[in-house]
Amino acid sequence: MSTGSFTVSQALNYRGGKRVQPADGSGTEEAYEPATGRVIATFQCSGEKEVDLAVQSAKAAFKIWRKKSGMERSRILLEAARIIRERRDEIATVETINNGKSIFEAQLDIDISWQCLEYYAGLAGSMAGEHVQLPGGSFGYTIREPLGVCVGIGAWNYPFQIASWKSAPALACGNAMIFKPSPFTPVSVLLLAEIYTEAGAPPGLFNVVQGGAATGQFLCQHRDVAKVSFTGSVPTGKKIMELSSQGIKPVTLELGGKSPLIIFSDCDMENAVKGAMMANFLTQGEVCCNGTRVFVQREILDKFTEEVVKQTQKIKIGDPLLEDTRMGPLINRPHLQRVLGFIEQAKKQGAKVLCGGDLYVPGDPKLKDGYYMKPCVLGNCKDDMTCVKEEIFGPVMSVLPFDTEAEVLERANDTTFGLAAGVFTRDIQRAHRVVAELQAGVCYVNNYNVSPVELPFGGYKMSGFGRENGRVTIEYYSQLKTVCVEMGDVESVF
Ligand SMILES: NC(=O)c1ccc[n+]([C@@H]2O[C@H](COP(=O)([O-])OP(=O)(O)OC[C@H]3O[C@@H](n4cnc5c(N)ncnc54)[C@H](O)[C@@H]3O)[C@@H](O)[C@H]2O)c1
Ligand SMILES: C[N+](C)(C)CCCC=O
Repeated sequence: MSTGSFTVSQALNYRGGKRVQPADGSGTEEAYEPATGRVIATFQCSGEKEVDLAVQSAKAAFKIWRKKSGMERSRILLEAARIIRERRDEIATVETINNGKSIFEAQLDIDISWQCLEYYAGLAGSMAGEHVQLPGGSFGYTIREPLGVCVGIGAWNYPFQIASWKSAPALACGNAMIFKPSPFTPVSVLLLAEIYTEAGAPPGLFNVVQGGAATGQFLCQHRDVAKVSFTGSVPTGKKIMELSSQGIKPVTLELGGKSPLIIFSDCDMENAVKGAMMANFLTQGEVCCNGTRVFVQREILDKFTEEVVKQTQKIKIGDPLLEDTRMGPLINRPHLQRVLGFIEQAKKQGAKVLCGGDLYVPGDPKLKDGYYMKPCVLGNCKDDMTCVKEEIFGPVMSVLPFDTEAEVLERANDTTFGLAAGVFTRDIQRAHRVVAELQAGVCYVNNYNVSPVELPFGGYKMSGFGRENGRVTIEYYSQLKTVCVEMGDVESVF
């Protein structure tokens, strides 16, 4: 597959173990190849009837799946992980074509995805309750049980990885899942659905419905849906929480951020610059946990800024399927315009563009209608500027000087978000002191945006609640049943 040649002709819904056209629908959507601006797929948004059919299919599979032992579920997840690993390059290629991220990054995303399945396969066999001795030989025990049919709703920036992060723990715990990807990136999750079936999952265990807000609402409101796990923006997260509250459904919310990255003057400069690049420019800056507020201690401000600008200017932008490309196009034209709008506003508010921030037109004529821009570093930033306060979700780094540890902590925490934070310093005590004060669900010391699946990921404050990855996520996809056993006679109060 090469840029400009891929189109999808198969159905994009998945139900009962196969691709299907939706039974009903409301409106048609087009999915694009951001590198060229070409339409690669046209599909119908699933209506209430199709959502119900997907739920019924998942319910039927759940009846079989919940009876399987953890080890049996583990084997199927391991087989799915093996297939993903084997088909890594093909899946990454589809991801790159539909999302625009470089193939280099997409391959890493797919690696994190199969690792996630392997990790939860490892935990599936060891899920257990506890036994508690009570007086007189009586006893109690707890059983960790699945919730039922879980819904996953995803954002467009990590389509395959988000579906894996949600489905792996859900299935490991014995649930079935219906996944709705973003209408911008409907394609790659179908490969995951087919892989689960190939690995031996019962038909209906992992279904896919396509659509936007209306389809998502049908899912959240369905009476047979037990849980909703959502990744997306804060405004949509609020709606999902509201809808789910009607059915007292537990929700996991992985929302946006405006994370701080704090660079102290005693840092290893080369690593700090690399860290700032990792914190801002992966996936064209369209990353929820990006450290976009880069606080730099004043003594090293000039040296750091000079180096970070030099490295940013070296980023190779272009055809995302080429091995040496490190930045592809943004997701779509309206989003590109929105990001450029933030930069215009930043200039008006007094920020200085130190590099990039304008459109990029690649030399290759087939890329002329793609959504490219040059990654941007903004200097002369102040805490009250829009570019420093709001999530831009594009390749825009704001550099802010600071003097003292106490001051930077106050400023770093002065946000309604709390997804991630980072600190670069050689002083181990300072690193832990600072981390202890940061109001963020994920804190990085001397690195940024790495994501080992063994570690929980999720936010504080308006960045959401619940976690993905790590052992703790088992608790978000299961419930505890307590069984109290009397070994003597009933001592009645009456
Ligand atoms: N914390 C995380 O792990 C994480 C990861 C990736 C992206 N994000 C966040 O996602 C945002 C970007 O993604 P986006 O633009 O796709 O977000 P979005 O909120 O617009 O959409 C996310 C998903 O919700 C669906 N949706 C929209 N309205 C809905 C409704 N009323 N009911 C049910 N579903 C609805 C969309 O179709 C899509 O599938 C950013 O804010 C980013 O920070 C967070
Ligand atoms: C893999 N990363 C870079 C940690 C991103 C996680 C998902 C956020 O958008």
